[in-house]
Amino acid sequence: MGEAHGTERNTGGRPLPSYYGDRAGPAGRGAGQQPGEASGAPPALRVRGLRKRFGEQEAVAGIDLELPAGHFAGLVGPNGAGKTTTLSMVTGLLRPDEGLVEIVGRDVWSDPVGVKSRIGVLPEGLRLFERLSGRELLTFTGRLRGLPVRDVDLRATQLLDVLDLSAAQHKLVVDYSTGMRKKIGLAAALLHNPEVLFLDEPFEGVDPVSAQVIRGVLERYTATGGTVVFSSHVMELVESLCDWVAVMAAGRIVAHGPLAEVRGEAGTLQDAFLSLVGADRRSAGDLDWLGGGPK
Ligand SMILES: Nc1ncnc2c1ncn2[C@@H]1O[C@H](COP(=O)(O)OP(=O)(O)OP(=O)(O)O)[C@@H](O)[C@H]1O
Repeated sequence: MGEAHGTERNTGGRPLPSYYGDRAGPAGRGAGQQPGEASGAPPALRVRGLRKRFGEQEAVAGIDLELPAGHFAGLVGPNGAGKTTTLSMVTGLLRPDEGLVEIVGRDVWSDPVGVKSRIGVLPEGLRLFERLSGRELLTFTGRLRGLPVRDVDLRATQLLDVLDLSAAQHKLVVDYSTGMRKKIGLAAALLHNPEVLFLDEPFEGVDPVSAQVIRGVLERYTATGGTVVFSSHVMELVESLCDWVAVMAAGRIVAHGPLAEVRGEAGTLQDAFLSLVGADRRSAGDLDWLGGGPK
């Protein structure tokens, strides 16, 4: 394995952002350019006609998406809308019935190795190697990614520090709390400095302090040219973090684009979302037996 300290392509990543120390800044971005919108650069994500059926259930019903690089993108939708199924297909974890997925110009299904070296994934459920310590998990992940030991050690130390996991680095992952698991999973997803990061519900079950830490790391990552795509139900969070949003309902993309466009005339993303998915017309129904008072 070659000496790769300070380089990036052989590890499949982009130049490291400044919080990694003395590394180069944003990838391919000139003065005045929007993040990742370098001329001629392929989109971070391109999806055409993506479809997945589970028996009678059409989980993803033929979706098209195009996300320019360098954006902080939120994928939102009600329970069962198809977000996890979409993210699983986009990241090469679940084979689509139909459709095309390209990440930074590479086809996920015909070039899986090329794509997987350029993406980081925090999947739903987050199965981790429970009997490793947090640091061992990062070392193992980094070596699997082909990073030199020295880089793995340095990056693991920095990520553990930034994510406030240094004190727990020698604890087994099985003994980590939900928030700690999300953070170590995020560290593992970031270790090889991917170009695009896909996160399924990264803030679910995470306390406000850890959420703030995760948020800070992701903001730094996008500020230096990285692209984040994450799913969430929390509209305030999406509205405060994202500059680009896709709204899914019943397996379809019902709106996508810059946050301001998707929000439109609605006061908040929450209002726009409820209207887009038809939830503003739903009420609590006939639950007149529910509540306190005389029985
Ligand atoms: N492996 C599976 N087998 C059968 N049906 C599935 C499977 N995975 C997902 N589905 C169905 O596909 C639909 C979309 O599910 P998916 O998990 O993608 O939605 P989601 O938007 O991520 O939901 P949530 O916000 O509740 O996590 C649901 O109706 C779900 O029941």
